[in-house]
Amino acid sequence: MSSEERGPDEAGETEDHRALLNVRGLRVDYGRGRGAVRAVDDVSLSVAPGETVGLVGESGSGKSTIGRAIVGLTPVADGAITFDGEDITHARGGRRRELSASLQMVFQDPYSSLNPAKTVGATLVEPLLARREIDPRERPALVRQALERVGLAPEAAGRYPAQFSGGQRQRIAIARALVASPRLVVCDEPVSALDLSIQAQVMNLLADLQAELGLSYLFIAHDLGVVRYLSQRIVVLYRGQVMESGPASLVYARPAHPYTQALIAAAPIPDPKAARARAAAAPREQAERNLPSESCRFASRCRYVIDACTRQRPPLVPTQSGALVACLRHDEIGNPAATDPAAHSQPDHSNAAR
Ligand SMILES: Nc1ncnc2c1ncn2[C@@H]1O[C@H](COP(=O)(O)OP(=O)(O)OP(=O)(O)O)[C@@H](O)[C@H]1O
Repeated sequence: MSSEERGPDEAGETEDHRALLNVRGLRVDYGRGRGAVRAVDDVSLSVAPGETVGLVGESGSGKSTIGRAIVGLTPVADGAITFDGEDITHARGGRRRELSASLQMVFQDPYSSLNPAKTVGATLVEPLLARREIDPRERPALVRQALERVGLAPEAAGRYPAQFSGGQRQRIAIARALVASPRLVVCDEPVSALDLSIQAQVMNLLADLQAELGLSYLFIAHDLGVVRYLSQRIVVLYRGQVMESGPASLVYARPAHPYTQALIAAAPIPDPKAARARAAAAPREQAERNLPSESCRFASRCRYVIDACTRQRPPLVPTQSGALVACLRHDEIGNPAATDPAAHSQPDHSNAAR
């Protein structure tokens, strides 16, 4: 039984005791006082062994912050992160280093994520240092094996990142993530900085490695199209909050939240009428910033907005079809045809939302 089937708690999703990763009520702030930004606000999600969960949302919605909090690169203000039954929310020092063998992240930009002063071999050895049970004499063979797994020659170990193309560098970053046999990899838009022609190759590589090694992925992307085929479940994020989550096929075929519908409409659609509808749905960030904090964050961009949306934060509730959605009107909205992008244009409701 999936966490969606069991019904949500107040944070939107019940803790799944079989999950490898459980994130509950996560809050992350940047800065302090009046200038503080709450980048992640009460987010819950889980990833089961061998599962891929897609985390989607537009730029600034908090996706990378969630990924960085999970691998310990960003401090957590509130909530809990459990990995393989252990609370790792505030793990630091030696324990965090040990965890880094099992819990890895692949970053968006392979140009900045690899140390240019280190050989590829030296970079790949680093995660192995966290696995104290591995004999140091075995390390060169494990580095060679990781390089071969990602389609690179073992001789790459003696070269520097600058001697490789962008696609090859991302393969090196993936090899670094895999060399110490992790159980979960946070993939933060791992193909979006690459040429289109290379993107499919790297996506296929990630899928093959998952099947071969039984990995779990939290796969971060801007749009649903990228994660649709790779993910079993999808979590849709908007301005630090979960708007919808559920099985990937369901979220894509029957999006219950107006924001998910808009995201699907924004995916590349080879139809000139759809492109015009998209242009009409330009974001109104300024209006959103004026909303009271206890409101639906999407209210100022929503074509279905009512007064109540501006007075309370909609709780995540189960839909009839088995997803979770944070929308007061999801029952009425039902399923505006995901195939009719013109239905997703968003007229100006910025006044109504204030
Ligand atoms: N180091 C930081 N200091 C201050 N604010 C930050 C910092 N990093 C991110 N933010 C803010 O936190 C919010 C979430 O950012 P985050 O990078 O997690 O979003 P994202 O969904 O991953 O965006 P993108 O797709 O562009 O990477 C944004 O408002 C961003 O400006």
